[in-house]
Amino acid sequence: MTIIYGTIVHTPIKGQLEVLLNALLLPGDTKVHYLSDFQFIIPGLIDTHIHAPQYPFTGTCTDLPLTEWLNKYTFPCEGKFEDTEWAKTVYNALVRRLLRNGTTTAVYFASIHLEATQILADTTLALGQRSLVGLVSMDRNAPDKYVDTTETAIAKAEKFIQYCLQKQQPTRLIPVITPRFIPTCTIPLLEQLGGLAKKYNVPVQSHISESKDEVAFVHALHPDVESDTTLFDDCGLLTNRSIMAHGVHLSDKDVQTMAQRGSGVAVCPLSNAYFANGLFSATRFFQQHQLKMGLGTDVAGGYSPSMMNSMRQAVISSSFWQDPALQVDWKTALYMATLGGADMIGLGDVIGSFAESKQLDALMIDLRTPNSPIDLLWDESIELLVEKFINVGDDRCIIDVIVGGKFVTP
Ligand SMILES: Nc1nc2[nH]cnc2c(=O)[nH]1
Repeated sequence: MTIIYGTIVHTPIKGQLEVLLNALLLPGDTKVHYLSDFQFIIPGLIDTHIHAPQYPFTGTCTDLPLTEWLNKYTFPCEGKFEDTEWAKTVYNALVRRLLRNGTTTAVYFASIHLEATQILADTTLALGQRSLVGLVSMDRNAPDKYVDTTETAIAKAEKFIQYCLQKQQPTRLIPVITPRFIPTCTIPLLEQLGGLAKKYNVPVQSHISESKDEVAFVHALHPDVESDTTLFDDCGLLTNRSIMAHGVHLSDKDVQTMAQRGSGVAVCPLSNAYFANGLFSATRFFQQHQLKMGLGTDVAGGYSPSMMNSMRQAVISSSFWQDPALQVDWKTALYMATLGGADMIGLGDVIGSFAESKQLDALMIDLRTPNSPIDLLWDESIELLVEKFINVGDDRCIIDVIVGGKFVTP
């Protein structure tokens, strides 16, 4: 058996995977695939930023700048999740699709609705996906039908945290404090959410310095505030459990502050291409500040619910940096989609790589599965097999999905 980078297991000898899995599986799990020369396992993929109620319009509506896109498409679509039957239909389809694509852990933004957000949490538990779920908080700059008062936003955020905590699944279902972004939250709301994050010791997520229109909006609302980072920090929302999406317009000083607090960035290369007016300097911020980072799909600002696409886009978009030292290669992209993401979301001791002390979240890959998009293999070295899978494979090559040692293949 060969182990590369501590994350990829390739065993060309039939039966070895069975030994490996049987050592880690819970009693009762008997379904095991043998590995042949073109099969290997990698850790489950972690989507660190996805908007569950935006799934219905994925693949459309990316023709407007961020703030116009929110008003025209996003808020009306999210508003429909008052209807709990609709929430069940959409969330069931989404969680199955993500598992099919190899996403064993997802960090979700839901909507402002308590019941629908509880349905999302229940759906992930029922289908076996690990999740961090946030009820979205906003008390201004959103349509009258889709906004809370400060009081109702806080009451719902707290109720949702308690709902998740009483399930007592600390590595399976984690509630997340979720101020949507600074323009839709008053300072009292941000401060009280910071208080809840501290009271319950739960993670925080939001959008930070995403696009030029967002940065301008924040400046118009808070002319005396230096940046999103300063304001989040002042409100107690930059902690060692904060997952901030995008960050394309963070300054070096902002990144330094985030790194000092132990906060991380969910890098979403596909949606950044549409909204962000720039590129995230992943390699530079990692090298200079050891900033924590994961990858996200940002459905529906990103058109694909597949982390394989996010990995590809991370590589492709970084090639626009002239300096090769700033580019992201496929190994770095895979790291960000697995162990990097796990560290950022506070589950680095639990998932993200294969280690005896960790739980087994894994994808079993077969490049020669029927209907595989891969016809020819040039070389059989494990590095080339994995690179090929990341660049041209798709969900047909993922023959099994394992979370916590149990098969959850949809
Ligand atoms: N990409 C993205 N950015 C946001 N900023 C505030 N809300 C959103 C959202 O739904 N998607």
